[in-house]
Order: sequence, then C-alpha cells, then structure tokens
Amino acid sequence: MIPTLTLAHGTPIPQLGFGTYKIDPADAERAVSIALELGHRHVDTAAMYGNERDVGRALAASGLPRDELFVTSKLDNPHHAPDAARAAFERSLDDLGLDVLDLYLIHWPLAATTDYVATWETLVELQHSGRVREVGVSNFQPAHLRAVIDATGVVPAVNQIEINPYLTQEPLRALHAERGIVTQAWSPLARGRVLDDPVVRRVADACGRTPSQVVLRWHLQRGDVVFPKSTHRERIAENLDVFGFELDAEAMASIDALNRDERSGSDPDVVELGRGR
Ligand SMILES: NC(=O)C1=CN([C@@H]2O[C@H](COP(=O)(O)OP(=O)(O)OC[C@H]3O[C@@H](n4cnc5c(N)ncnc54)[C@H](OP(=O)(O)O)[C@@H]3O)[C@@H](O)[C@H]2O)C=CC1
Ligand SMILES: O=C(O)C(=O)[C@@H](O)[C@H](O)C(=O)CO
Repeated sequence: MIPTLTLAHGTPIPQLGFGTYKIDPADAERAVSIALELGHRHVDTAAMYGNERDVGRALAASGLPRDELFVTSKLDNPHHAPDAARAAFERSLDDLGLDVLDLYLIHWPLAATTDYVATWETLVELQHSGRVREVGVSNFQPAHLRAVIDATGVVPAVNQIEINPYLTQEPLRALHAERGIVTQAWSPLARGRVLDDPVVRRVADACGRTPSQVVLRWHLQRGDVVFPKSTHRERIAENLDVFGFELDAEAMASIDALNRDERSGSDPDVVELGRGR
C-alpha cells in the first residue's frame, strides 16, 4: 500500500514512515506498536530521542518479518569522533534489538566543532562492515554535502532536512536531485503549525480531506520521504490514509506558494555540540 523509493545501494525505503521525536520513552512502545498495526513499516528514530529501546520492543512485539521493516537511527551529537561513533552505532543496534540497521545518519553536521568528514568516513566503514544497509546524513547544507562527497567519493543515500509548506527547501532539493540523494522531509507538518493555514484548509475542504492529509500528499507528490509523528491512534490512521487521492497542479502550486523560508526546528548553521537541541 505504501510506495517505496530505492536508496543508493538498492535498498527500498517506504516513502511514508512514522516519526518518533518527542515520543516519551514510556509511551513509545505503544505508539510504534499502533503505527505498525495500522500499516507502517518504516520507523525513524535516533539515539537523541532516548526511545530506541522502546521502539525496539515494539518492532519485536509486532512479529513482523525483519525484511518487511525499515528502521533508521542517527548518530547523536556528542559522538562524532570515529571510535565514539562506532560505539554509538553498536549501542543503537543493541537498544533497537537489531543485527543490521537499514539506515544510519549523521544527525547534525556540527561543522564548526567537529570533523564531520571523518565522521562520514566512519559511517562508510560501518556500511562496508555489513551492519547497516545504507548510510546518509541529516541537516547537511550544500557545503557539507560537497565536502563529504569530494573527500570520499561516496554520496550519502539521503539527506534528512526540515521541509514543510513554510520551508520548501528548493535549492537543497535540487542539489539532492543532481547528486542522486533521496530527500527526507522532517517535521513535515511543521510540528502542526501548517494545519491551520487558510490555504491548506481551503485545499483540504476542496478535496474532502484533512489538512494533515493534503500536506502529506503534497510531500509525497514532490517525491520526498516523510515520517509524521503522532501519539494518537486516529491521527496515525489519518496520516496513513493518503494514497486514495491526488492533488492537482493548482493545489500543489498553491501549497508551494506558502514558502517563507521559515524554520520550525533548529537551524543546521546554529546547532553545535551542547546547543540547539
Ligand atoms: N533529523 C532531524 O534533525 C529531525 C528529524 N525529525 C524526524 O521527523 C519526524 C516528524 O517531525 P516532528 O518534529 O515530529 O513534527 P511533525 O511535523 O510530524 O508534527 C508532529 C506534530 O503534529 C501533530 N500531529 C500529527 N498528525 C496530526 C494530525 N493528523 N492532526 C493534527 N495534529 C497532528 C502531533 O501531535 P500528536 O502527537 O499530539 O498527535 C505533533 O504535535 C520526527 O518525529 C523525527 O522522527 C524531526 C525533527 C528533526
Ligand atoms: O528531532 C530531531 O531529530 C532533532 O534533532 C530536533 O531535536 C531538533 O534539534 C530540533 O529542531 C529541536 O527544535
């Protein structure tokens, strides 16, 4: 039911997944279990979220075959140094209860304080070890992408960046398309802020859908990977029910036009060790 895109090394990734930032560890097993029960097969987590063990428990309890699941985690900011990164990766695998991860990302470039190229080389080594199918980055700006590609010749499978109707990120998406990098859109609903937008509401009313559904549909039709977060069963179901309709060119253009280059979350040029989280 959920379409897939293909990553750099041939791994299929469901285009719609389930986000887990800000899901309290005490609630994460329940929320992820609901997501899997309702049809999600792709879960986005991170060591930073503190809920990998609980996500892992939900994956195990689901009884779903491992090859039907796609799990992403991310290297947390304090662990960029190569040895620390290897240890952090093993901790994430262990906490998630997995032998092999599908996708592992550098969470933030921390360009002013870390050698993110060395960190990237470590992720590439991890991929060669066979413990992770695909490696990528998150919150990388064009200069950071060019630096890791120039140094290693290895193109990140994805760049996970904030994208929503208020921050459409066209220049970065164009660079991704040029380099064969899959774009992942974090905070696809701008953490709920776009759902009251009058234009979004008008499009939703016109197609008999909810604001969240039209915004997610907009992302999917642009070709990006999205993983909205919700802890409510009815919203998780609503956010999954986005494959039975299409936005026409006029509706797409009216949502594109909402761009105001406005972030809902942290700015990659500002986040550094110990700040911006
Ligand atoms: N790589 C990175 O640096 C980052 C990655 N991410 C990833 O992206 C995921 C999604 O981003 P996130 O920041 O969580 O924000 P989202 O844009 O997914 O918005 C989540 C918010 O919207 C609400 N919501 C969700 N669905 C609906 C709905 N149908 N109707 C009304 N409200 C709704 C949720 O409330 P409720 O839960 O109460 O339903 C929550 O408050 C994260 O969970 C994480 O996995 C996020 C930020 C940074
Ligand atoms: O959710 C994530 O993956 C994050 O990195 C966020 O915590 C991010 O730092 C943010 O935008 C906080 O407002």
